[in-house]
Amino acid sequence: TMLPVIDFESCQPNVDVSNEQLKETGKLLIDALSTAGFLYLKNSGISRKSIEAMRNAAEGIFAAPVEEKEKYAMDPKTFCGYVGMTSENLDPEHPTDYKEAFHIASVALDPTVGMKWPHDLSPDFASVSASFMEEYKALSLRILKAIGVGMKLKDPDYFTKAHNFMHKQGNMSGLRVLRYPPVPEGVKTPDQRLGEHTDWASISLLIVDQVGGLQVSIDGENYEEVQPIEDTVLLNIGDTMQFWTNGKMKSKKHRVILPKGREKMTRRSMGYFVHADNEVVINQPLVYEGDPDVAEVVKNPITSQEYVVGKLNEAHNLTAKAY
Ligand SMILES: O=C(O)CCC(=O)C(=O)O
Ligand SMILES: [Fe+2]
Repeated sequence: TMLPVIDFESCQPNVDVSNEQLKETGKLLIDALSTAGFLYLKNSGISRKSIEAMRNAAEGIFAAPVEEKEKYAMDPKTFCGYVGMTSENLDPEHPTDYKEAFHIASVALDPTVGMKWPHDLSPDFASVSASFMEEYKALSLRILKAIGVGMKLKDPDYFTKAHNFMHKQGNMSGLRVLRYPPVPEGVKTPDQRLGEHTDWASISLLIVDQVGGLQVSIDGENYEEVQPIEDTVLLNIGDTMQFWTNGKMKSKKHRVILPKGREKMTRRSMGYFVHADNEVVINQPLVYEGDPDVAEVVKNPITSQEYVVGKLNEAHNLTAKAY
């Protein structure tokens, strides 16, 4: 099965869009995200030029010697920084995900917090990522608006309002650039470059290169290859949107495998993860047109921050255990 391709041209962040248009595109998104859970967005408005600039800026970091990169190791309080492959990763008995990453969370762009940017490794990384993330943020808010309108929420801006603090303290949205290097001679090949998981976000936007290896499980059992399509952005929903929609929209498991015969190819991807503001209750049922005004009171509210930090810590500990 081929994932749906949806044209976002009429809803691009820099154009005025009518409510009718938002509703029409929103319905297409909702339909795809309720079935496949993943789709290709074309004419997203994110240019090839800014993607290349971001890739090049990230490459400056990845190309540096490991001890230089480790100076920017992920700060466990802000979750910003370099996530490396340690030598223990090479243990043939315990092959872990063979990849490295650099995380830029929202706080990095908040002048009151900020982060330790790797200016010496990649001089324009900070400025390029800041503008790249602004583009992603604008696109994300349009997607959330279209979904809100398409779903006939009583307040069509419910989702956008729930993401009011993006790129500020109080929100955990962020960009993660990933590099999956070739597997060196003599190293027992891990069969997964990135282990099976669902995303935790409300929505995720992913840009992959032409190497391939991303797989999604639509039926929860079998995995299907997600073929890269040039000039598209992959859109999927995460657990937060699944919670909100009470399972109508599906947060699908996915993973990255090492494509056979392509072990010597470096794979690059970039994911932008859109999280609701820290204090937003993600298991709060949505209120639709025609529903009573009073929202249901949830017994065990889960906030976005609680959920995401829990997952991040879990992932961190699991990795630590594997070492
Ligand atoms: O690298 C990819 O294509 C997938 C990345 C991913 O699923 C993630 O970072 O959550
Ligand atoms: Fe993912």
